[in-house]
Order: sequence, then structure tokens, then C-alpha cells
Amino acid sequence: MRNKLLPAPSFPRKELTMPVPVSAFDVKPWIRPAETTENLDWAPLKTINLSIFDQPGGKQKLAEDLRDSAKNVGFWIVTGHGIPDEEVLRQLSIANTFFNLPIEEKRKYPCDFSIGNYFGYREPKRTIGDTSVKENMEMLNIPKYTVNDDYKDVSKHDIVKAYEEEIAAFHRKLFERVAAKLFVLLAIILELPENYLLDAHAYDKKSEDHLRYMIYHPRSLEDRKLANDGRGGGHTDFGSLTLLFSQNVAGLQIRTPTGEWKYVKPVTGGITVNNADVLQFLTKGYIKSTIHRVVGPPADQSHLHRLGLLYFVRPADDTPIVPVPSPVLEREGLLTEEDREAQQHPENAVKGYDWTRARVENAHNRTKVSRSYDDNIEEKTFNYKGLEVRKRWY
Ligand SMILES: O=C(O)CCC(=O)C(=O)O
Ligand SMILES: [Fe+2]
Repeated sequence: MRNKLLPAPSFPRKELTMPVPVSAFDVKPWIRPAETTENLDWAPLKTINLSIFDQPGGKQKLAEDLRDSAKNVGFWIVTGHGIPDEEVLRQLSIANTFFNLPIEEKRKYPCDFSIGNYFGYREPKRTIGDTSVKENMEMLNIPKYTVNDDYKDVSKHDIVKAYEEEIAAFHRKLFERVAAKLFVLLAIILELPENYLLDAHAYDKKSEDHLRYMIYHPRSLEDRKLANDGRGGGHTDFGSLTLLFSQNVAGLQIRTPTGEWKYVKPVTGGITVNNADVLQFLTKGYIKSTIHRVVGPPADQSHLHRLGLLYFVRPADDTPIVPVPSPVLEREGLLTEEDREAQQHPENAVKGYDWTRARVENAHNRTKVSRSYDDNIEEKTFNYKGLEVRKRWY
């Protein structure tokens, strides 16, 4: 098997000749806003410092450090990942430039939710429930740059083409330096061969993974109230892992097992990571996909645009979603006869691609987004061929 942690091959598209000149865009350095001075109810999240990963015994120590967060909390912070902050800020600067483009330009390549396709631009055009308040968040999702250049035919905005070498290098680096290592740690926790989960998510396999540029725009207090901001709601993520560069504008909250919402605190140079639904399926709930939401910022940041940079790891398209053969799951008594049967016949299982497309279609192929807390119109669970997640938590 190829070692996925070796240095990245260079972006393969030899014929890439920069059809769009960089000078067509004015990418000004974007600067992080100051953190809030409010004393919010912060979630006590563990820090996993990946800098010891390659030292003797390092992975084993990190796996032990991670176990409780992976199993019981669902969120943690990664530091020591070796991605220079200037590269992070550069991506955020490109993102900011993109969001400032005219709407006609951004609209050129929209996400096609009718087929659960999340690649492209998501415009904030839907309304919240039966109110006249619109979504206040927009995003651009950029697929992987694999060795086989599997996503070369996905239409890209000119600004992405102009900076494609840089974006491609960052895209891969983020996977290799963070996600790949976390999959090794999770495999150690589960007493699986170290590359077991990494193989199911390998960067060079086809998958619905994407790098996301995201922005939340400020809203009036009146609109926040109408949209039920900060009341109930919440979701789990659809894939396997979500990586989120530390966010100075407070807003992300996680739901604790006792039902309280706690804010995720920014950590300089840190990446907030959370498990998502597929890891929960693969481990019969041993690894927890935690409910979270984004609320409007505190008073001292309420005028700010909340720019974000994230990476969503999905299972490889052909990964069968069946419980992993982990001795830990055996000991915990989590595997049923049905699970053992499914493990024997992975060819009958739902594949990563089908699950991900179905989940995106179900969540987003609609003209209204639900108003949190008191919206009873929407179903509370989503079940795709036996894979079930809860969608609403009030
Ligand atoms: O912007 C954030 O902090 C998190 C966004 C999020 O939860 C999501 O897009 O799934
Ligand atoms: Fe999320």
C-alpha cells in the first residue's frame, strides 16, 4: 500500500497554463478581527499537538490523548500541524476577494443540490422558515486535486483558476498534515491497522471532500430574533471529519450531552476538528458525531463578517459504510449479528458517494431553510437505506 503520509506529489495538471491572469483579481491581505472580550461559556476542548506524531511513541501517546474527545466530546483542537499561518491567511484573503465579487460572477457555478452536489457556490437566497429573513451565509466548496485530476471537469470560478496552484497545494497539505494523521490516531484508538481509516478516505481516491470558503454576514438584532438565532437547532456534519481554522468571531457552539450549548474558543494557530456522521456509522457510535450550530456573534463582534476556512472530509466514493472490524467495538458489545453479516458482504452496503449525495440533497434541495426551535414542518430524522441520523434537536 502506498504510504499516504509521504510528501505530496505536485499538482498534476501539466497543461495548467493559468488561463486567468492573477492580476485580474485584487487579493488584498485579509486580517483577522480581534477576539471577543466577552466572557462566554466556552467548551473545555482538548488540544492535540501533532508535532510529536513522528517521534517514537508519539502516535500512541496522541491516540491516548484523543480517545476521550473522539469518543465522548466529538470536538477537539489540533495544533503543531505545521501549516504556516501565512498560508492560512492567504487562503482567507482569496476567500474574502471571492465573496466581494459581483453576485453575477459568484453565481456562475452554483452547487447543484438537486443531485446532492455540494461543489461550487452556495448563494444565500433561501428564506428562514416562513419569515422574510434570508440566510446570511454563503460559501464556495472546492473539490480535491487528486493525482488523477478526477475533478478537472468541475467548473471553477476564474478566481479559483487564477490561484489554482496555490489552492491545490493547500488543499492537499491540509489533508495530509491534519486529516491523514487523525485517521491514523483514530485507527490506533480502535485497534485497527494504522492505515485502515486513511485508506477509506485517501486523498487520491475520489470523494466528495472539499475545501470551503465561508462567510456569515452581520444581521440586525431584529432579524436574529425572527430567525430564532440562538434557540435550539443544530446539526451534525455529513461526512467523516470536519476541520475548521480557528475562528476569532465567536459563534460556533457545541451541544453537550446534558443539552447545554458551549462556545468554541479560538486558539491561535489551531484547527477545530469534529467527527461527523460517517465515523459514527463506521464505529457503531463509539466515535461520536457531535451536534453543533453557529449563532450570531456577541455584541462587540456583531458588526463583523465572519469569514471561515474549512475542510470537509467525506468517505471515499467506493467506501462501503459498514462497521469496522475493531476489537474495541467487539469488547464494547457494539456489534450485532446484522453488523457481522454486513462486514462479510460489503458489496451490498451503501457506498460513501451515495450516502453523501443523498444527505446533501435531503438537507439542501429546498427553497426554505428551517427556522430553528419551533419549526415542526421538517422531519426530525433522515434515513437512507438504514443509515439514520437525527436532524433536529429541540
Ligand atoms: O462556521 C462554522 O464555524 C461551522 C460551520 C458548520 O458547522 C458547517 O458548515 O457544517
Ligand atoms: Fe457543521
